[in-house]
Amino acid sequence: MKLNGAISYSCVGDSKEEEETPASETSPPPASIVVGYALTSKKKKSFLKPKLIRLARNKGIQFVPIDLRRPLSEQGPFTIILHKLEGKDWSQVIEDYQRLHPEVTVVDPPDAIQHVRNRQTMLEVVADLKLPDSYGKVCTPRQLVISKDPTSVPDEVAKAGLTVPLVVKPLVVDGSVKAHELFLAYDHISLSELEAPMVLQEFINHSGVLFKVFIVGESIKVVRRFSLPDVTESDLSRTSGVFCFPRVSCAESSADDVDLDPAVAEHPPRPLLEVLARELHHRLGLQLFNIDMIRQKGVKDMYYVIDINYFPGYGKMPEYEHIFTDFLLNLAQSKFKQ
Ligand SMILES: Nc1ncnc2c1ncn2[C@@H]1O[C@H](COP(=O)(O)OP(=O)(O)OP(=O)(O)O)[C@@H](O)[C@H]1O
Ligand SMILES: O=P(O)(O)O[C@H]1[C@H](OP(=O)(O)O)[C@@H](OP(=O)(O)O)[C@@H](O)[C@@H](O)[C@@H]1OP(=O)(O)O
Ligand SMILES: [Mg+2]
Ligand SMILES: [Mg+2]
Repeated sequence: MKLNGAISYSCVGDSKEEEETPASETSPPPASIVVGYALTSKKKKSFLKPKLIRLARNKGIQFVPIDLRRPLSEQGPFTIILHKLEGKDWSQVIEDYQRLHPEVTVVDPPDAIQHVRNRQTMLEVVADLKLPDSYGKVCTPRQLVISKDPTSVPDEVAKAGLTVPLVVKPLVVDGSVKAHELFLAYDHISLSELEAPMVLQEFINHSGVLFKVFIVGESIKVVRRFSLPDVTESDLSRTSGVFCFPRVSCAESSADDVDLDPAVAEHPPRPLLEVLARELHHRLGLQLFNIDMIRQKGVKDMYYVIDINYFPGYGKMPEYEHIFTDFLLNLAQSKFKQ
């Protein structure tokens, strides 16, 4: 591929050697793509792994940390900026910078990211989609937002006709541990114990398996994770109250290499994922996100999107190094063409 008419690189997949040859034995091309990044130290550790850095370097991409204590405009020059940080201040910094430097590709725009930091707005986009259902139907669980006064919750839930069990999720996803503190509620009354603002979402039986659909621009990768087990009628009749549950579908819960019933293990159909990812990519205005999807038990080809995460844990996505470096090259190339 050619950039600035000066450097030519091989394509991803041409050779495995590009990542396996020690850097000292090759002379990588001078970096022509400078990627400034503003990430938490946790994200930096899980994403900017040595293999990614090495592969990027061999393709002329250099990652440079953004110094948050210095004005952004005094740093760089950058070709691309990658970021995932919390707070209005940071969003403002990025927006101001983008206005001043339209030549830099900021991945992704803060207002688009904001959309998926709220569990109501993130799923509204999915609910509004009118996808052809030739490969299955995609919808979202019925849910109710409780903004304040949890004492009125039992009434509101009854009025809305939501059925138990309900998954209770904090409304705002702000990167904190608390934003991932979820509960399963077996009755309406106990809901008044919980802290608003929150989302009450109908629990969908899905045979305990969840699909994480990772999106990087136009690329899609799916992994399988374990999830909450189904809730039976007899569980419902025997249980009451609300129960906090841990992060069930984290990376350690991979179900990729597990012997499962093929009907449960089978990934959602590729054409369905392609159209869903494409639509969300455009409607959300995001390039980097993942979708948590489940297949309803006992209903043929019925899929639910239950969560969308911005700049998720790509470090756990197979071949992410190749996919991500290709993505960056494409971004830089299309900017150059413009
Ligand atoms: N409506 C639902 N029906 C069935 N199971 C659900 C539902 N919502 C959530 N779950 C289960 O709870 C888990 C966590 O829910 P969710 O993905 O919304 O939380 P999160 O904290 O945003 O997770 P993440 O770490 O992916 O950001 C899911 O992986 C799934 O196992
Ligand atoms: O590292 P981060 O803080 O971005 O954590 C994100 C985490 O990635 P990690 O695996 O690198 O922890 C993601 O996991 P996967 O869905 O990809 O498995 C997901 O849980 C996001 O919701 C988290 O972002 P948050 O919602 O808290 O902003
Ligand atoms: Mg999730
Ligand atoms: Mg989430």
